Amino acid sequence: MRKIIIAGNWKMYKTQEETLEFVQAFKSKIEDTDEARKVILCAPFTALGVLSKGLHGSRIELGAQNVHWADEGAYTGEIAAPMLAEIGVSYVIIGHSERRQYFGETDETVNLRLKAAQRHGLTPILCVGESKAQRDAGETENIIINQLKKDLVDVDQNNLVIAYEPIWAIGTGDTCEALEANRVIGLIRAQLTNPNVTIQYGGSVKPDNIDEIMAQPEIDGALVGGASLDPTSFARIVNYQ
Ligand SMILES: O=C(CO)COP(=O)(O)O
Repeated sequence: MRKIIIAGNWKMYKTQEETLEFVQAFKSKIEDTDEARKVILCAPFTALGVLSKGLHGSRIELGAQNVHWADEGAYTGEIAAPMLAEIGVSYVIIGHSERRQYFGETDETVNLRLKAAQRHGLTPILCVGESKAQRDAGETENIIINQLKKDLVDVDQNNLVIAYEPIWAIGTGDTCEALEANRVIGLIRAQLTNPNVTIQYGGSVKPDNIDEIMAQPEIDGALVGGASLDPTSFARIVNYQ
């Protein structure tokens, strides 16, 4: 059975104080939602501690936005998987296009990070997706198949979430048509050995398009950036029809 997972990626937003304000408002808004829908908040490292305490007793789970591949070591500025596991983090985004674009993340380092997360019981959310130029050149399928091939070497598909995030749809308001997202996600599923991997769509997901996105048979959830920062808007997304 594929799980439904709605995750917020807060990127580099929210201080601890803003995090607590969000949690107070958000928790009550999703009380009546079907518990089979998993809800995750992927916060900046500095907010994870207060978020962990604030979420105690709720069904909202904690996620990080990156993890290093070594268990410890001389890697200034990095965070290791045991450190995340210790404070109650269960999910971690890996290979987000912003990491690939601005911080030199490659398929090789993405692969190492995926395996490190799994070694410590974290569930990685692997992001894949094509740029506008690649899409216009008819390269979408090739790019995604190639990313998956490299990223998933020796990765356990029983503890994995994938997010299809077309780069041109991130933060632009230019959502991928639901039918097209469904088609690409079907293509991603066809590359996997485990048919039950949860595959999310991400890229300008909003309260007014979530219903159509979640109505698609291949799409098992959403990875939400901007619209996850506001408790009312993220609750509407979690409560999709
Ligand atoms: O990058 C994203 C989630 O990881 C998507 O961001 P937006 O929802 O702001 O487009």
